[in-house]
Amino acid sequence: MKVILEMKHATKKFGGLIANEDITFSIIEGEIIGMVGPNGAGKTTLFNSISGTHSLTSGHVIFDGTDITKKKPYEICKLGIGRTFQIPQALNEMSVFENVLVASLNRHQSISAAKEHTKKVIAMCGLASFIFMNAGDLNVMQKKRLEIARALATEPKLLLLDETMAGLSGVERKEAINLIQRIRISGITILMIEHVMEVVMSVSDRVVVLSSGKLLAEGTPEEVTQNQQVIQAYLGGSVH
Ligand SMILES: Nc1ncnc2c1ncn2[C@@H]1O[C@H](COP(=O)(O)OP(=O)(O)OP(=O)(O)O)[C@@H](O)[C@H]1O
Repeated sequence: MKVILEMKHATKKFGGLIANEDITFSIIEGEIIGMVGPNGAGKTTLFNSISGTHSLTSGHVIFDGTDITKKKPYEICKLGIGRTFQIPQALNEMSVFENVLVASLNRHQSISAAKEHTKKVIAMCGLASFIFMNAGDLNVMQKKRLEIARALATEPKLLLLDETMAGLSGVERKEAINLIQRIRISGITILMIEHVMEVVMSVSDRVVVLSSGKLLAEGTPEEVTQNQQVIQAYLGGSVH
């Protein structure tokens, strides 16, 4: 078993506010890890520290054996971490194909190789029928898929998914879960922030729970749902 990501005593402060405090956990290659916690718990802040949007106040992020704590987002992307954003960040005036191609060019120097790769990623994400549509004209589900496609096009070893299920219907969620499982089968490790508990519990190998900036618990979905601290601090009652 190879550790692909290690958070070591990760602390992030914004002035007097401690958004992440002394967070330590590891992710094993091939896992799907669910990250849960109430609004403001510090989940997105942790994603931002991993992907280089900002750097930690103290502590370390080790990815695939390299200390990436102080690296820039484009360097972290090159090393193999892709991410999506809670609010899709696509270039609305460009087509689905162009959006994914831009991301693919991060990895491929030749345009023809980048185009080939773009087509594969678009097909994998179920967007083939919308390939020439402008990103701004897609519906919520398609925008979420495009967000994932743009991250996948950079050929990550680790994919960070930020609330992929938000705003999706039950049927759309099932399709999104399907896509996440296909991504894992293709060999990519996944860390996902998710508020929809049934999704977290059904797809995650392990779950990490944040509360008020701290790591409250980690374990299998069964373990965390039986953890009294989690039930009280996060859910205020039953998890089921
Ligand atoms: N750039 C920033 N400057 C100042 N405070 C910030 C910044 N980013 C986040 N925070 C604060 O840090 C805390 C953690 O926020 P964060 O967005 O990480 O939580 P979250 O768990 O992702 O919440 P949600 O589920 O609502 O997205 C919050 O109190 C937030 O207001």
